[in-house]
Amino acid sequence: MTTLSIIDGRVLRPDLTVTAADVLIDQESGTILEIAPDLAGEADETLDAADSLVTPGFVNGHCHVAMALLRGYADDKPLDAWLQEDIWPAEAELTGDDIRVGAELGLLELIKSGTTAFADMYFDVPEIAAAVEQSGLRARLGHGVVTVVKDDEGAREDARTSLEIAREYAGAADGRISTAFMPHSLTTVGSEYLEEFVPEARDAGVPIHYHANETADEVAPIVDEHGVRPLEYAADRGMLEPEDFVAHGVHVDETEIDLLAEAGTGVIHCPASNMKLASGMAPVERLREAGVTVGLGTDGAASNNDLSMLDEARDAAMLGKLAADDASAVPAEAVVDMLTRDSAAAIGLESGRLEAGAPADLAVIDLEKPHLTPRHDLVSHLAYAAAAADVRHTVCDGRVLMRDRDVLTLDEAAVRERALEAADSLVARAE
Ligand SMILES: CSC[C@H]1O[C@@H](n2cnc3c(O)ncnc32)[C@H](O)[C@@H]1O
Ligand SMILES: [Zn+2]
Repeated sequence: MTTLSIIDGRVLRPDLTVTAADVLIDQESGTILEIAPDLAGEADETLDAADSLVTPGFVNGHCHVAMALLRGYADDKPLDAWLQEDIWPAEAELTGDDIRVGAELGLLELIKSGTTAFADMYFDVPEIAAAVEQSGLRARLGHGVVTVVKDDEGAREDARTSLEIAREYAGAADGRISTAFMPHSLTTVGSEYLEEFVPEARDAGVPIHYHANETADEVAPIVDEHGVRPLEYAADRGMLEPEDFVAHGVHVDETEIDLLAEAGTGVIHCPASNMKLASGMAPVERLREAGVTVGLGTDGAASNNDLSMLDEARDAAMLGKLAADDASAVPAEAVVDMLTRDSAAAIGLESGRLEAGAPADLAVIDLEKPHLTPRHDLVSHLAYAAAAADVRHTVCDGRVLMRDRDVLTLDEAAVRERALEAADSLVARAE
């Protein structure tokens, strides 16, 4: 057994207390062996966490990581215009190499901001899976299905690809990759395809992930055409099971909140994307009160425009208060749970908690910063004050991915250079 010890830090426990302790990790199984003082002497490798907070790695519950290549390409439009006028035409020009380098760029940003696991919907999943394997991160990946712009043959092929990818990549990268069947949304995939392919996803034993109730414009057509709210429509098609998770859930009514709570389906709240596209304010406090598991996601870098989960946490707290018209809504403790174990639970992962037996996925935050001084409450600092640049080390599955801000699994300078070239060439082709 080879072991790693994170030494001399302050460790954030699952009950959100903070204790001075070392974290001893079995690198072969990728799990935490023990959290206690003075474990340095027992380890093969150590990572210094003096004056630092050792926190569970952040879990990004909804992302399109390769869209890092489209960061800043199209801003200041609402969802539908943004997708139709700018993003989808540019995505039509993406090559496999573009998606690989876009994914590597996004993964670098995830590692540098303390994220250790994420869920991702995109095209060319084999390229994304290869980048994830190299990065050392954990991910639930899926091919996003859109049928509305395709003929019947193309639509079926797209849905079949999503199922095949979900079957083929489950357990890849030494078990760090899991998968899902991912219809893009309830309005961009025809009901006949949901009815045909959702049962196949169930037979394959993979969860289902989709955008739902993101904008008011997305709710109205389902109510008009089917006479029910979108999540009732989804439940009628077997798409609201405990292992499933939806992105956004902004425009959900009380009936839908109850449906989500009864079903045990998770919601991934994406506050920055919802604010930037002016999609609306999700009723996060209501969802949590009703017992829905609410995780956090960045969405893609083209609608955010970064992939920092610490930014997302702060946005979730601020927007949650505004939405509830209540300063006590979505408090720091709730946000830290959403950032870590609730996101993990929503996307079906065991990570998000630091305790013996848990996956060794963690981030070490440097507290020696003016904006993290004084230290009345470290949970408050995580929710409101800490930033991506404060992350010193990132560890996933027991492996050090970043040490003292140096990413060890990807060549940061080379990825940035390739990404700059690929992005320029993509934009030239798209215009
Ligand atoms: C079919 S792969 C995923 C697809 O989703 C697009 N996308 C990115 N952000 C959003 C969003 O907020 N709502 C809906 N769709 C989004 C992305 O550009 C890909 O085309
Ligand atoms: Zn999305």
